[in-house]
Amino acid sequence: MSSETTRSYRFPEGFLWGAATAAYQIEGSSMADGAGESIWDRFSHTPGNMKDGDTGDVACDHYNRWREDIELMKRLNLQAYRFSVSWSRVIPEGRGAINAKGLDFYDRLVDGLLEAGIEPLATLYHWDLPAALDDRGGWLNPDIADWFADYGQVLFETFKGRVKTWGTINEPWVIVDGGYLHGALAPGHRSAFEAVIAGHNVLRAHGAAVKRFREVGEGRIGIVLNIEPKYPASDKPEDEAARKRAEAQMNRWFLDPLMGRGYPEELKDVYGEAWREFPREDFELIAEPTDWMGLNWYTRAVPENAPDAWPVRARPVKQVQHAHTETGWEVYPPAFTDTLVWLSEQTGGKLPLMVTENGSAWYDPPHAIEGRIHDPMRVHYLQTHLKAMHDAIGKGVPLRGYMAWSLLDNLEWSLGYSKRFGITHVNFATQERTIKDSGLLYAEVIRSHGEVL
Ligand SMILES: OC[C@H]1NNC[C@@H](O)[C@@H]1O
Ligand SMILES: [Ca+2]
Repeated sequence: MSSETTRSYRFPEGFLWGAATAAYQIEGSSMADGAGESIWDRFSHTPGNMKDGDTGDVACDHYNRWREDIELMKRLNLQAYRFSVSWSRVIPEGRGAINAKGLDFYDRLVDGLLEAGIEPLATLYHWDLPAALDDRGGWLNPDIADWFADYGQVLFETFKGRVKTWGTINEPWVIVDGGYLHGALAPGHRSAFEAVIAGHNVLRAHGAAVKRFREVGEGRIGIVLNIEPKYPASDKPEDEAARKRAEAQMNRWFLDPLMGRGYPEELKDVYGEAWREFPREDFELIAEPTDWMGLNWYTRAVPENAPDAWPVRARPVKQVQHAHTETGWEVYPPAFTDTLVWLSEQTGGKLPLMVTENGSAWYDPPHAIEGRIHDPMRVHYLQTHLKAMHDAIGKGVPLRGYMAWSLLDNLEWSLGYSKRFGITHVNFATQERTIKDSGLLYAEVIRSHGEVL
């Protein structure tokens, strides 16, 4: 009998189990009740941007079905629910007048969650910038730090005493690399000069919101980062240099300044003439101390030197020895353990961490068969990654919870509805929800505190 088979995967008392979503990916009704246009309304309605011409106009119709979705969360035994607030629903122009009906949606949602005994974890910004702010430069305009803090203040005051855990910004790297460097995401720009400025303003806006939270808020505030660990492709010096550039550009660009270390040196090499220095006081604002940090984790990369791969000059080597998900991501659970250990070291070993997203996209049937959706690959991904997370806790990582991505199949941004990440299946023709086998397993994991693993 190997120790493996007898080991318990019981999680610590108080470990918080939940699931995550984001406004534009699930809500639909994106212009209803006085809501303003967001950059994703514009981007998704621009021909050529979205797979199959999909948009978030309807999505999972969560704006109308939120009560049934809370019932779904109860059937999944969820203790928490991570969602994002649509800035342009609450403040249609992004600054100034508040749209009471937009705020009311989140008010009812939060009260419904609390009545269900489910802890709300709210993200201020999950990519859907008010279009009116983009018209003023959006993340390229330094004023956005104040616009964002003002928006945060509306939420901190409205939900004081009800929402206790806040995330400022979801995945700064994706916002900037996707929206300003490579252009695959809204607002679809492709400029290293813009990416450097947008990245800095995203960080400044985070800091401004944390400062404002200290003045008017109550509870805990943090940021949510995507980290994809970069493993060596070989022991050749040029591959190690490429690995370090890739690690700096994705995993350190935002983490290091947040932790008071300033930008990693490698970014000057990556961005060349597009790189610039910034005022010292910005870095004090950016490093405003936070109460927790979220990690969104999916996969690892094994980058090799690639002089033609602009601007990082690194390209991932396909790891053909392991399975890959529908989004082309290698399934490699040990890297999840490694990243959790690395992140706790990078944040001083004491800052409470939470896995704010983890999951996998696989081909699922378009509708249930005999009331079931069998998703063995997602079951396997979930089992192996929860065990990897348990290993990290065993190594002393101060990990407080896990939010499965995602509660529902939803709009996977420019990939449309073609990529299904849900532990609950959505039949987009009927909006019928069916808990998948992975969701049934997750409910058992939560009930048994992990013992079922
Ligand atoms: O790609 C899967 C997820 N990754 N993090 C941000 C979410 O909005 C994505 O759907
Ligand atoms: Ca909208």
